[in-house]
Amino acid sequence: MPDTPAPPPEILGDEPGSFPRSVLAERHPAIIRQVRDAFPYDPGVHRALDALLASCLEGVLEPLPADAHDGRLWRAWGLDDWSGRPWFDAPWLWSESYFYRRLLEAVGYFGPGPWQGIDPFRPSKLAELDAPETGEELAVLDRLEARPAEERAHALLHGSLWGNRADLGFRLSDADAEERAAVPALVADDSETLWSLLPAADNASSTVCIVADNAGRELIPDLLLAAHLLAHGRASRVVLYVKPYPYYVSDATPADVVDALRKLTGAPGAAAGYGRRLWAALADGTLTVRVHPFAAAPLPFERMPDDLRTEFAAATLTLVKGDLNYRRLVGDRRWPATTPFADVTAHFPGPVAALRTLKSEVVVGLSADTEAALDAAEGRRWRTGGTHALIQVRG
Ligand SMILES: O=P(O)(O)OC[C@@]1(O)O[C@H](CO)[C@@H](O)[C@@H]1O
Repeated sequence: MPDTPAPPPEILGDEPGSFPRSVLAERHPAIIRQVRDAFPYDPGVHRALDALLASCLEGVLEPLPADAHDGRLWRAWGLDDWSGRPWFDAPWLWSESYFYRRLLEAVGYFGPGPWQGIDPFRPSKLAELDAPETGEELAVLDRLEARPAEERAHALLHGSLWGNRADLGFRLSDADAEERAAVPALVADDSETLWSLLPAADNASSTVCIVADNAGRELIPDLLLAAHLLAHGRASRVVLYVKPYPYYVSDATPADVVDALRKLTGAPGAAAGYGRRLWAALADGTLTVRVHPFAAAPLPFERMPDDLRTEFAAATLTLVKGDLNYRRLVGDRRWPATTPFADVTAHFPGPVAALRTLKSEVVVGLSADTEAALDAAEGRRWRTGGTHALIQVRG
């Protein structure tokens, strides 16, 4: 058998001056401050947040309380290996995920008590849904209705890809802008392969899984894309995977799906029609919302449990959204950017497509020319700035 080369090292949070270290040392304390101000928490919550802040800044990873409902799960995910050690020493993916678990513990999310089930990030999620920009993006759907199905599909795929970073209006009114830029915003585009994996019309049964990322202005276009796939027979069933609890500030939970649907059904024009169709699809089971504990696990998808593996294996295509899910899909490692996407996603149990704006260092599947052009134009900024995106597919 040929020797398989060892994968490159995992990204840790320990490198001075690095983006991961700044997330642990600066972003997490800022999130604690934001959460503290979001609700009239009682003194017990304030004390727990003080303790978490101290632990983040100079302390070590503490174990979960002995009676934690998910203690067994976290031990299986490696808690015993990392507890007692500095936050910066653990794989970055591991320490970030554990931070959100500890934050929810501190604000009493897991109860019992008055704060049980209260999403500490809900005020910012709702503010985003109510922002005028959200309404403006939805209004674009009225113009989109008149366009041919193929153009609509393209706009909705790109709306989902760019989430809150570029609106559907931009995709519609200036579809060629990416190609004109010195270095294209889209650094890899396998969208043709993506569409080729779905049946052309409703003469075949096809399940599309969408592993969602953020709520609000990313989840709405994800739902619009789901509605389009169902309406045009590109999928006979869509399964939307969301997080079991608030995570990475804005990640979508079931409550956020409901908020997004209510936003759509209450909007003027074509958006309300999308909302009603999605509502009906949930009622008849052609759209399903799925929550699995592994969605908030600190581990790569390569280590997904068997039940999830079986679900994705049965899907016609799984769309994996966003930066964090990309890190989990390809492995949060120092891959050379030209490593083939198909190689590092060979573990995934079925056809898979990544739709991601680039917000962390990890990237694979680029041509050497693209990497060189990006480096020459921007140094390393293109990797983390969120100004570039990719659509990568393994059929
Ligand atoms: O998954 P998303 O929402 O696209 O991005 C998540 C993110 O903001 O969080 C991490 C830093 O904390 C990075 O992976 C990435 O920049």
